[in-house]
This record gives sequence, C-alpha cells and structure tokens, in this order.
Amino acid sequence: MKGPKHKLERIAESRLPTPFAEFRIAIYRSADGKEHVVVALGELSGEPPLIRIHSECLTGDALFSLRCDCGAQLQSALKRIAEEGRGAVLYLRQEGRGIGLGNKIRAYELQDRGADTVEANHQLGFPDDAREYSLAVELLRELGLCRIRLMTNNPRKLDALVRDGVEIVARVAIESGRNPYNEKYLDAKAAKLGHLLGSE
Ligand SMILES: Nc1nc2c(ncn2[C@@H]2O[C@H](COP(=O)(O)OP(=O)(O)OP(=O)(O)O)[C@@H](O)[C@H]2O)c(=O)[nH]1
Ligand SMILES: [Zn+2]
Repeated sequence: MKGPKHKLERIAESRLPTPFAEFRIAIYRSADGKEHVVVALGELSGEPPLIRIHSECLTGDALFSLRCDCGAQLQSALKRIAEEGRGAVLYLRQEGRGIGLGNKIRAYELQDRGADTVEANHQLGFPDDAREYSLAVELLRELGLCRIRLMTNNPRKLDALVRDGVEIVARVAIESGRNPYNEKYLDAKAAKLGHLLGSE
C-alpha cells in the first residue's frame, strides 16, 4: 500500500456490547481532530475478513432517518459480521459524503424542492462526492489488513481502495433498505454515482 497521508493517533479501545455481538471499539484521531471508529469482532489476521467502510450519517445512523439507506446498511453490516464471528466496521467521520451535516441538510432542502442528491450538491458548489478514502487505507494499515472482503455497492469506493493498494478479494453486496422515502435517492445513486444496487 502507498505511504501514509494521515497521521492517525490511536486514542482508546474498549468492549462494545450490542444486540448483535460483543464487539471491540477503538478510536483513532486524524490530524484534523476528527475521531474515527473501528468496531471489530474476532481475530482479523488470517483469511481476508469482512469489512464495512461506512461514512458517517447522523440522520440515518442515529436518528432513524428513512431518507437514505445508511442506518439499514450499518445494522446489516454489524449483523453480518456477528454471524461470521469476525470482521470490522470502519466508521469514518465524513458526514454528508464529506460536506458536513449542515450542508447535507441544505442539500435536503434543495431535494425537498425537486433536486436529486447529486444536483443538490452541485447547486451548493460541492462535487458529487467529497469523500477521501486515503484515511480508510491508513486505518486498514493500522489494523494490519491488506486483503479484505468489502461490503459495499459503491464502485468509486472500490476503485479508490484498489488504487491505494488494498487487495479486495471479494465485493459483498450490502442491503440497500429501499423504502418509499429513499427510492428517488437510491435511483439517483445508481444512475449518477454508479452504485451497484440489487446485484452481488
Ligand atoms: N451530500 C449528501 N450526502 C448524503 C445524502 N444522503 C446521504 N448522504 C451521505 O452519504 C454518505 C453515505 O454514502 P452512500 O453513497 O449512501 O454509501 P457509500 O458508503 O458510498 O456506499 P455503500 O458502501 O454502497 O453504502 C453518508 O456520509 C451520508 O451522510 C445527500 O442527499 N446528500
Ligand atoms: Zn444516510
């Protein structure tokens, strides 16, 4: 893998009991002061483990929002890792595809008036997706992982990781939690951001 861009500082690690399994939680701080999270289960060395690289979505992950598929995906990733008995969720603090919470809700205002998720970002002067995966690469390196099975439907995420030298031995499709409120959003992600919905 390529050399580090972010200096990650390991802050703390503890037990994290959940309804799915008792995970370990570890916190890593990046140079910009953000605290990223690794929720892990079992022994990660050996056969390539199941990994979910999840971008923060306060509304979906913590507030049960049905506007997106994040909450459903986070839950299904934790459940699937629990079923396998090993794996990890890397929870990156890149809210709103990297534009932050306030700007994401501005983008929601524009979507309430008819824009799709990509048009709304553009109207606010942002790219489709302002996320950075070098941080994920660095975290994988911290965990000693260079061969993984990745739970994602996002081809840009796959490409970015592969470009940085991560070996993805399998892409595992992740449930998209389609509902009447996120249908348009999921369709725009598939049409404009290339998300591979409904295929393994
Ligand atoms: N700017 C913006 N961000 C959004 C919107 N809806 C969800 N998000 C953010 O999008 C991120 C999740 O991105 P997704 O494209 O759903 O998923 P992904 O992680 O890239 O892909 P998967 O691995 O397939 O889930 C989170 O940071 C959310 O906060 C929106 O309408 N506008
Ligand atoms: Zn979301």
